[in-house]
Order: sequence, then C-alpha cells, then structure tokens
Amino acid sequence: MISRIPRSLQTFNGKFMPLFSAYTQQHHYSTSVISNITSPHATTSTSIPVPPQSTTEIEPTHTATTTLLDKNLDLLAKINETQNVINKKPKREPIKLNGTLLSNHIIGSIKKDVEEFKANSGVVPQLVVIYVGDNKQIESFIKMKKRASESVGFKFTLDKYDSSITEEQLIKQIQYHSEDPSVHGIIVQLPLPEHLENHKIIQSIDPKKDVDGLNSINLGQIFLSKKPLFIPCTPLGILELFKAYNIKAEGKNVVVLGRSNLVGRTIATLLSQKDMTNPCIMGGASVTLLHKYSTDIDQHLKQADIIISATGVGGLIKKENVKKGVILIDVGISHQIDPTKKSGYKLTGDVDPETYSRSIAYTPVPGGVGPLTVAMLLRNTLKSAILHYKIQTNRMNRQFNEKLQQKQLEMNIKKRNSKKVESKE
Ligand SMILES: Nc1nc2c(c(=O)[nH]1)N[C@@H](CN(C=O)c1ccc(C(=O)N[C@@H](CCC(=O)O)C(=O)O)cc1)CN2
Repeated sequence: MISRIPRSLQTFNGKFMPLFSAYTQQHHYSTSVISNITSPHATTSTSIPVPPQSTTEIEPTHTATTTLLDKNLDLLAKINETQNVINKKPKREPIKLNGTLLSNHIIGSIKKDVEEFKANSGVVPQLVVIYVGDNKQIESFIKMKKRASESVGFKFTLDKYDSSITEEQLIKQIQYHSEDPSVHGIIVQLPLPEHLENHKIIQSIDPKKDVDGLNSINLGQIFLSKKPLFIPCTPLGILELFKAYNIKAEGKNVVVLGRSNLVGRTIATLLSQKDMTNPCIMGGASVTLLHKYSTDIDQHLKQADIIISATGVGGLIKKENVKKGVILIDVGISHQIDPTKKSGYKLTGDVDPETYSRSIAYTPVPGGVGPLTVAMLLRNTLKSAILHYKIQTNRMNRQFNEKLQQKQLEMNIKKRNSKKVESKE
C-alpha cells in the first residue's frame, strides 16, 4: 500500500529554496521587497537592493541533493551565486523564469515516483488523449505529451478521430475509456472542431480521470475554493513556477488576459483566493480579468504587478504598456513567419520580447509556461493512478473483511448449534 505522498505530488514549499530567495538574502534585498514581488526598481523598501549581475537567469533550485538532476540544479545555483558576488555591476537584469529546467526537474521526480508506484502496486499508469481533426501544431503538442508520458513509464494511448465524428460517437468512446480500469487519465485535446461542443464532450469524462481538470466537478471545486481532484495543467504550472521562484501574489495587482477555462478564468480564480487548506496558497491577489470586450486595457496593464497573458495574439503586450518591475507570465503561443528558420516560422508569445527589459522577471516563449503544462499533466495522471489504486485496494479490503465476517458468523452459528445438540444429548 502506498501511503506517503510521492515527491512529485508534493509542493515545493519547504523543499525548495529557490535561488531567487537565496540570492536576495545574500544581496540584502529586504524580504518585503521580494516576497511581495515588488520590483527591485520600486523604491518602497528601506534596504537598498543590490542588483543581480551579468547572469540573467535565476534557476529554481533544490536543497536536498539526492539525484543527479538535483545536483545539477544546486551546481547552477552555486555558479549563479558566485557570479553575483564577483560581478557587482550596477545594471539590474530581468530574471528569465526557466520553465524548461523546472519542468525537467519535476518530470525527473515523477519518473522516480512512477517506478516506486509500479513496484508497489503492479499498476502501469495510463493516459488516453482523445484527438479530433488534423492540425500539425496540435499534433506537435500531443507528441510532447506522448514523449513525456513514455519517458516517466506511463502507457500512452492516442485515440484519434476524423473531424466527421459526431458528438454522440465521441461521447461513447470517452465513456468506454472512463469505464476501463486500466485507464487513469483521459484528456480531450483542445481546440475541438466547431461542430463539437467542448462542454458536452468534457463532461462525459469521469471526473476521477479528468486529469486536465476541466469538467464541472473539478472546476466547480476550484470556483468554490475547495480542493479539486485535479487543477487544469497550465494554471497549475504557473502556480508551480511561482512556488519555485518564490513569487507571491498576495496583495498584488494581477492582470489576466484571456478568459478560457483552460487558463485565464482558472488562474484568475486561483490567484484571487486565499485558503491555506487549498493547494492554491499563492493567492490573495487583486485580479482583473481582461477579454475582447474589455475597455481601458492599457490603463489596467499599466497598474499590473503581474501580467498573465493567454490570448495567442503574438506581440500584443509592448514595452510601453507595462510598468517598470512587472512580472510577465506569457502563456500565448503563435507562429511568426521567419525565412531564416528551417521550419519557415518562429514561435512568439503574447509579450513582445522588448518588454522584458522593463520587467523584474518573465517567462520566455518557448521555454516558459508550455513545458510546465506537460509536467503538470504527468503529475495529475500519476495522482489519478494512485487514487484509483487506493480506491481499488480499499474496495478489495472491504470485500475481504465482509467475507471474513460472514464466515465467522457462519462458524459461530454452527458452533452454537452443535453445542445445543450436545446439551440435548
Ligand atoms: N486538453 C488540452 N488542450 C490544450 C491544452 C491543455 O492543457 N489541455 N493546452 C494547450 C496546448 N498544449 C497542450 O495541450 C501545450 C502547449 C504548449 C506546450 C509547450 O511545451 N510549448 C513549448 C514550445 C512548443 C514548440 O516548440 O512547438 C514552449 O512553450 O516552450 C505544451 C503543451 C492548448 N490545448
């Protein structure tokens, strides 16, 4: 029986000492400056911040050096710290929040947990991706999920359908996977073709296998400030990034662009909440959710301490739109024609890279939030496999105990009857 919480399902709290905070101690940032994500450009602090040096990337790091990956992260942290001490340049560089590195670290940890889980339970976690249509970009996301799933030892099943499939047919297939005990996670790759209604399709997934966290049971729990079984992967990835880099949203002005359940509405809800019993402990922010009908977008952006953008409009946010010291979390991915690239295009985010120089920290595209989405999908799938295993073993234990009690009852009756016969004789 697996009773302890696997490493990969634990938060980074207490386990991670991000270099971000290690380095602030060393350089005498007042903790209020950093823990409140006030920009080092801001002048509200009483202690004078010493700027980071030529190294612009502050890596999330780990204090418990147990694996090679952990050791690599520690090494990177030490190199950064040393550089910070040696090169005391006055120029303050924005910090690149390295989603790829953090994601690799999390995936490494999940791999170990999967090995342990398999050895103890004999169960191989299985993720099923339902995909309708024919789109190269979407297929590249699915490939990433397949590669990552197989790298940690999951079984990965792609259930692909032609765009002509009807809602009824698709729902039947999802119900089939929902009832299959060897399947632990089911996701419907989005977007779906227009004739298929997202909500109806996603609702047909068993909430206990809804590892994208998008059906009404899981989202409903989030909106009620209750613990859901699964938090949608991109918002969960953003929270993970905040934890690893010690970014606290409490009391901050957060502006979210885009109101999808997949990202915008969900992260806006999570960051506005403050409930210590919830995994969303990084909340407590004042959140503004902007969308295509919003007016005064520029004014809202200028007020933001943290901007989370998930519009898919490449280069939407420009240098002049943001205040100095903002934190930029870019969830948008779009393609820009680039003849210098072999593929003929380059990936761009919602944030124009020129904007980074005004920020205290930013996620790049690629290499920011995207890789964390995949890591969180793996985490949710392992969580589901463990949950199903526990449910099954509990059910088996209950059945065994019931049978045992029944047998004992029968034996007692037999004994009593034979005693009665003996006493009569
Ligand atoms: N059912 C879902 N559909 C979609 C989701 C989702 O979470 N669940 N999210 C996005 C797409 N997506 C996963 O499905 C996804 C997007 C981006 C990345 C990623 O790692 N991007 C890389 C760059 C990738 C590249 O080189 O092409 C990065 O940003 O560094 C992973 C997953 C919409 N649909």
